[in-house]
Amino acid sequence: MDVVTAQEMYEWDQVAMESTGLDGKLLMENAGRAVSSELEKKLDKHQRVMMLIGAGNNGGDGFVIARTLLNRGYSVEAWQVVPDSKVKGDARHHKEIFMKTGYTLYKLEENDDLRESFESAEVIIDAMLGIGVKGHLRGPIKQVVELANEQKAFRIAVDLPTGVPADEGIVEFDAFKADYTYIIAALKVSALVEHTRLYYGEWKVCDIGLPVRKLPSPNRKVWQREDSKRILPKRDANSHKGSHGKALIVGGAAHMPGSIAMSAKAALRSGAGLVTVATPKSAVPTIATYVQEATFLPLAEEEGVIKGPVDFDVSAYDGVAVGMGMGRGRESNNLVNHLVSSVKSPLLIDADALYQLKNILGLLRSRTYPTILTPHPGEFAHLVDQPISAIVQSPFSYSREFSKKYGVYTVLKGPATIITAPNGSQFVDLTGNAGLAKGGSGDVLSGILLAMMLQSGSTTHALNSGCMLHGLTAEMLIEDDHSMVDLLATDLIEGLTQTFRTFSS
Ligand SMILES: NC(=O)C1=CN([C@@H]2O[C@H](COP(=O)(O)OP(=O)(O)OC[C@H]3O[C@@H](n4cnc5c(N)ncnc54)[C@H](OP(=O)(O)O)[C@@H]3O)[C@@H](O)[C@H]2O)[C@@H](O)CC1
Ligand SMILES: [K+]
Repeated sequence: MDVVTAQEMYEWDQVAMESTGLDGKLLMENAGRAVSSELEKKLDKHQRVMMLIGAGNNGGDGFVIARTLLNRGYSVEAWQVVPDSKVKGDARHHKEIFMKTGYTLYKLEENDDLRESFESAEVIIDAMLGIGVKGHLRGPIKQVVELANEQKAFRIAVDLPTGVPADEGIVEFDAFKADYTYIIAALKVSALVEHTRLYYGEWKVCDIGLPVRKLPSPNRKVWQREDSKRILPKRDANSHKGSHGKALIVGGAAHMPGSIAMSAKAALRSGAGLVTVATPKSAVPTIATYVQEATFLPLAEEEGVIKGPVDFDVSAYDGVAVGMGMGRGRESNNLVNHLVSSVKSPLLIDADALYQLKNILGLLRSRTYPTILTPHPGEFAHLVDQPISAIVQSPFSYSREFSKKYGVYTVLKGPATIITAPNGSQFVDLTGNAGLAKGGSGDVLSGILLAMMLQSGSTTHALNSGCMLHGLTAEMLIEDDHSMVDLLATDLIEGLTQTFRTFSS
């Protein structure tokens, strides 16, 4: 499923018209029909529906939807909330069809019963503005949106809620608050960004017949469940523990043994053949009790944290992860430097190691094997010297720019996790739930990602599938035995069993 900006959507529109001759009026009819078919699944014929129609093409979709629903016997009151003179182009064409069909169009400029209609409406459908919104709401639409937001009715938006920008990075806006949004043709970036996604409510993308083979790729996609199912590692009957990769996990501290222990266990649960944990000597006994299957590389330490010679041999490993529970002290600086320079296999850098990485970012470009960074917005903000709010508001641009600049994979964690490859292509993982917002779930994710990389020829696939396994496990546990409040990172590790069973069946 592609994710587009407003400009990319307009380009698609243009390509459709120029390469196949599909014209705007037909696309509008398709869009309106597609949304109407979805609405039929949601609405009862006796429900009072109020349709709010604007001047641009979003309004044009509104005319098609109003006509289609009225044709099919639904109880729809269509309101044009802008002056007649503003309705132009394809929207005007569909307005004329609506009028010639003999349906009544209520107009805000002639009639002030709008408030009364609002009060009796059970469903309000917003077809006022779509991707063409510019700046703060103005004119009558501003008041109509304020009124609509005050009603008890169920609110549905067409393409995107009026006032919400289609792109990331715009913070100042006022908008229709939808309970459900029927998105036209392709998911818009703002549906996945923290401060705008809440306005969409639940959503569904409606196909409008664009010529998919002709459309330029925005290089931004939602990773789908089928994608993971297709590429999850299959076990050969003749395989042995060495066939599934040897992993090294570096980190931990005497006072924080849990993080690295969970990463190691999650890696084993996710199919890693052999896992070695490199950690301060005094932390080994505690970690070994929890992960009996791991082997250990005890490291020199001072007061429970890694300190001293760090030039241990990393050549025997097929993948390395560093950072979990390591602490942010400067003494681990050399360690991160050593790994970045000497690991000749995929290297995943997480948590505390990300803080050490900041001073040596320039070294990343010289690595010839994949480097994967797995920051949450706070860690990423620190890496790129920006406030967290800037990252959260424009996660796609910041992570794309960063990945391309340093030649790394960035897994920017959040409710919508964005996975960016060094060439800038992006995937979004939408699985998971708020139960994951707890200490340890990132450590589990790192372990899963490391294991997936050992077993896959493609880093992009490994990272996307790993994020999805993690998220689906949280979803499955909430459905079955847990709540979002009690879910623990260790539950996720145990839950992986069920997720793998489901995926491999
Ligand atoms: N892409 C596709 O494949 C297809 C797209 N389709 C649909 O087209 C939609 C995009 O249509 P669009 O380009 O006409 O823009 P749209 O969102 O209707 O807004 C333009 C109007 O808004 C007004 N306006 C702007 N800002 C404002 C503000 N702050 N406050 C108040 N008013 C404001 C602006 O007024 P003006 O600035 O001109 O005075 C103008 O009248 C898209 O979202 C989808 O629904 C489908 O039909 C089929 C195929
Ligand atoms: K809308």
